[in-house]
Amino acid sequence: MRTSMLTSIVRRSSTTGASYVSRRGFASGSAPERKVAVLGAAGGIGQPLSLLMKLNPLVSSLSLYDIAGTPGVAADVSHINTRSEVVGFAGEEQLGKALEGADVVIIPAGVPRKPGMTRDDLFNINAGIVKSLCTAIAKYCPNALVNMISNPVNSTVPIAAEVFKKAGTYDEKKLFGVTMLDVVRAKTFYAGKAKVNVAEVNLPVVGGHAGITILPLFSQATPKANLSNEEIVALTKRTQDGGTEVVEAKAGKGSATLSMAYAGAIFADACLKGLNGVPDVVECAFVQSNVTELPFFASKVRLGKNGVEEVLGLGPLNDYEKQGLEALKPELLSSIEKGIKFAKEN
Ligand SMILES: NC(=O)C1=CN([C@@H]2O[C@H](COP(=O)(O)OP(=O)(O)OC[C@H]3O[C@@H](n4cnc5c(N)ncnc54)[C@H](O)[C@@H]3O)[C@@H](O)[C@H]2O)C=CC1
Ligand SMILES: O=C([O-])CC(=O)C(=O)O
Repeated sequence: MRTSMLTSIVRRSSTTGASYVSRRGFASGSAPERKVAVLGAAGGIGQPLSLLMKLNPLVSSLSLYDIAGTPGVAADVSHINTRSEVVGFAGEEQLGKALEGADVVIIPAGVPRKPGMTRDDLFNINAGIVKSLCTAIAKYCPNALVNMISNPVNSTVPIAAEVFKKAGTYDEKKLFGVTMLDVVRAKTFYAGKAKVNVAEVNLPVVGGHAGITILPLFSQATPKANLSNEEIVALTKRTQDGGTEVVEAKAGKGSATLSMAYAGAIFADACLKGLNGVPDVVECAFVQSNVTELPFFASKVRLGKNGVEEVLGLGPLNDYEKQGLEALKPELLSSIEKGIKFAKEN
């Protein structure tokens, strides 16, 4: 039951399209011990993400940390009869224990947007939160893979990199900005327009994670469909504005939480599979990159035993996508530089 539940989740979404069970590389029950820590676990994303990680049989230890509220979330989730042991940690004095021995740390800590705000408007509060959490990661679990969800991702990932550099623990293979929700949205919107089975849809989304920096490559989407230029432009815009669509619909009660939890769980599962040696695990993520002249960029990434095994190129772009790529670079670079400057000065 638990395996079939997760199998259906993962099978529908994996970039490589293969099923969870057949690609694990080991029989059920013999997966290695893996500790996953969720920082911000009592929040809108944190709670459903903790639930989904509890359903993942690759996790043996689930550590739920927040500044408050985690004992309740942990007690609740811990009653689910799946493999992992769940422990809740509340308050900064417990952060070290929450992180010790973690293989993967997922960070959905920080404030979400309200209508009328950009992701960059979150910078002033979230930059400090991310900086302090990453300082603790450098101290207590310097080898963990870090999945950064907190916005603005285009700046929080460079902040994390600088914090790790200062601490002497930076490994570019282990730091990921989670852009999976952009891929999830692009797949859903494309399937609806192209009238194809959403479970079979595959396409990369590259660039960054804010407005025009989100660049879905519909020319590479499979199954192929004969969509007009106008339809592709509309799909691109809807993908770029997907977060705002949810912020407006929630009308002041926050941003995407459930779809983000799903996307975060899929990405963390891909990281765990990579760590466990499953071959050909490929997902999009915002990572240190040579794909363009920008120091960080989201593209397809092959995950392996050390995190990023290979940052894959963009593949062929059509003229519309080439224009989108050039147009996003100044904004993305300035968000990256803002993050680096903050981390250097604070
Ligand atoms: N990467 C992506 O695609 C997406 C990113 N996000 C971002 O995720 C973040 C969280 O969103 P929500 O869960 O909706 O917000 P929320 O406000 O519901 O939850 C955030 C949680 O973080 C906790 N927190 C605050 N400071 C903390 C600290 N120093 N240490 C640990 N926990 C701390 C809060 O107590 C709260 O429980 C936001 O920045 C949001 O913009 C949201 C959706 C998609
Ligand atoms: O839009 C937001 O503020 C949250 C987010 O990053 C998304 O839903 O893509």
